[in-house]
Amino acid sequence: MITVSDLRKVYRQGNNEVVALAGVSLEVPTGKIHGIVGHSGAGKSTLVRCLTLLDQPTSGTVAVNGKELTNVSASELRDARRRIGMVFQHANLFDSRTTEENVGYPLELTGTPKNEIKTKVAQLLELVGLDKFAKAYPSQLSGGQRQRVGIARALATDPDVLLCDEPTSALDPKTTDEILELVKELRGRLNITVLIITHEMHVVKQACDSVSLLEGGKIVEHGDIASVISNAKGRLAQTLMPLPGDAPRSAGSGTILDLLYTGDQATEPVISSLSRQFNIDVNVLAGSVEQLSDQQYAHLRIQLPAGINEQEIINHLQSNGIAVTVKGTK
Ligand SMILES: Nc1ncnc2c1ncn2[C@@H]1O[C@H](COP(=O)(O)OP(=O)(O)OP(=O)(O)O)[C@@H](O)[C@H]1O
Repeated sequence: MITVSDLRKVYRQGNNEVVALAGVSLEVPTGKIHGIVGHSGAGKSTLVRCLTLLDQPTSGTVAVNGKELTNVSASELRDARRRIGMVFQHANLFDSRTTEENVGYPLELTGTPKNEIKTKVAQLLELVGLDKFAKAYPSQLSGGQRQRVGIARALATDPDVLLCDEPTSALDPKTTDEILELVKELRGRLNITVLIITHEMHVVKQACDSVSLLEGGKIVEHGDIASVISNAKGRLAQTLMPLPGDAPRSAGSGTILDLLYTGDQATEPVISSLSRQFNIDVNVLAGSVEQLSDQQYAHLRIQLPAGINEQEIINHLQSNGIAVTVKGTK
């Protein structure tokens, strides 16, 4: 588990102060994958630097499995850093080292005996599916394979947390999905906690159990995927389950509603049962239905006929667990 409590980072520029992190609190249970998304300047890189202790937070704490990593002595800092393994956007491998030498590097730094390094590296390469590439140099590997090396290296010191900073931003869609599958498999096999910093909603949809939206150095929305999608007014719901950009906002007459729903309702005939129950024609203007982490989600824009008691229908939808937003009436 990783627990971040009221983390603040203030940079000084001459007489000015830049508040890069304005009190970030976060708890990710062991074995869960949490995504952190945010626009440029939101504070993502600062958060990464503070979590990996490359930068000292101005205040606040970071703890892994209850052990505080911040405010430790210089001698404890090296041990503290090992509890969080780091995966970078561009795997950041040494070009002059083979796969096995790259993966073994963190163990060399800790003075691990050579035979132990050999055994551990062989295990790690098998874990990430690269056992046949032990002697290859980075230039002989694909982008996805290089990222696998980066992941194996991050796991070399048996960290409790894997912190992935834009791990798939430099990869094509197929390789992205392969790397995300690997991360999901590893958290299951190693029971490791994973934090993924990303600007790609696809990554959140494919891999994350929960997500936080970072903005202006603060977490402005967070929750598990089902709960953020059910919050129809939230920005994460809109970005995770967007309607097409050209979805009509009006068509003929009658109230337009946006419906967001998860789970069983997404596969149930919500619209046809609405039509039957209230004896009305419902016009579907736009929609998307997706399967995320074994759960169905739907986002529909519908139009009700004019001259009916629409509040009764909205109440009915809401009582069935459907998040409803009134977009307008024509
Ligand atoms: N060393 C620094 N000195 C002064 N200000 C800084 C420093 N590092 C970051 N900042 C400021 O802190 C804020 C957050 O920056 P940060 O780089 O963490 O954002 P980010 O979300 O990672 O953005 P990007 O996605 O563009 O990398 C910005 O206003 C930035 O200008």
